Amino acid sequence: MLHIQHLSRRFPAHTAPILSNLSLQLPAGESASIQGASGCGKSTLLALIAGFDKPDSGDIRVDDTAVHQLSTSGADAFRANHLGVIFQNFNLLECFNVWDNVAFTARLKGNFDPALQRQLLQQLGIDQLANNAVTSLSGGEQQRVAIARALNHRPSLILADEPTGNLDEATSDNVISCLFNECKARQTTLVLVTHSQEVASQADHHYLLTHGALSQMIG
Ligand SMILES: Nc1ncnc2c1ncn2[C@@H]1O[C@H](COP(=O)(O)OP(=O)(O)OP(=O)(O)O)[C@@H](O)[C@H]1O
Repeated sequence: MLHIQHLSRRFPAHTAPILSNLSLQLPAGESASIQGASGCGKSTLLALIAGFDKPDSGDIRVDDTAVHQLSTSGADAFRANHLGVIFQNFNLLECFNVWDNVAFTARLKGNFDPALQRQLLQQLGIDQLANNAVTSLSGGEQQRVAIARALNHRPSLILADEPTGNLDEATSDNVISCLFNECKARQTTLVLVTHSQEVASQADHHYLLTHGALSQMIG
């Protein structure tokens, strides 16, 4: 469950706040897509939900956690336990191969399931790469490793920022189906930022971010 109320964030270089009195309620297991013009604040919103940044005012709650009140170490622990993050810089661990990168958070959490991981790698079309170094992968392959890692530890919330940005159309369709289906099957809440109307329309709820606030789009 994600519950955001009256969220505001201003940066010194901007006269108007990037996010202004923004609210969003998303029940557990449901998905929301967020679209909006470049620079309107979509990644800023995800960074606040993930606890990487602090709002000037407002509340962000994920299940029972008040994310806006967490300390730096509290935010680290929150992300490891509750959050799957698929951001534009994939943050893969270069010293590990694909298999160990995908397993990393699940092993830390103690819910590593090799059969589930094998299935995820197959669904995402990267099972042949399991033993490869992540530094040898293309951008699209690295993106799929980041998606597999986010799903693999069964978080309650996944935040995805342009998760198909590096993928061709056929691979993108496959990866997006996998992401939506896996989230639905496990009651994982999903917030997905995308410029693609086709990807956005697959979410349960579609929002447009303009002038710092979200408006719901129909259809
Ligand atoms: N930490 C920061 N310090 C100062 N300004 C920032 C910071 N983070 C974001 N901004 C500014 O806030 C605005 C919104 O940025 P953000 O990355 O959230 O946009 P976006 O909607 O995700 O854009 P895009 O679709 O191009 O990725 C930009 O003008 C950006 O420069």
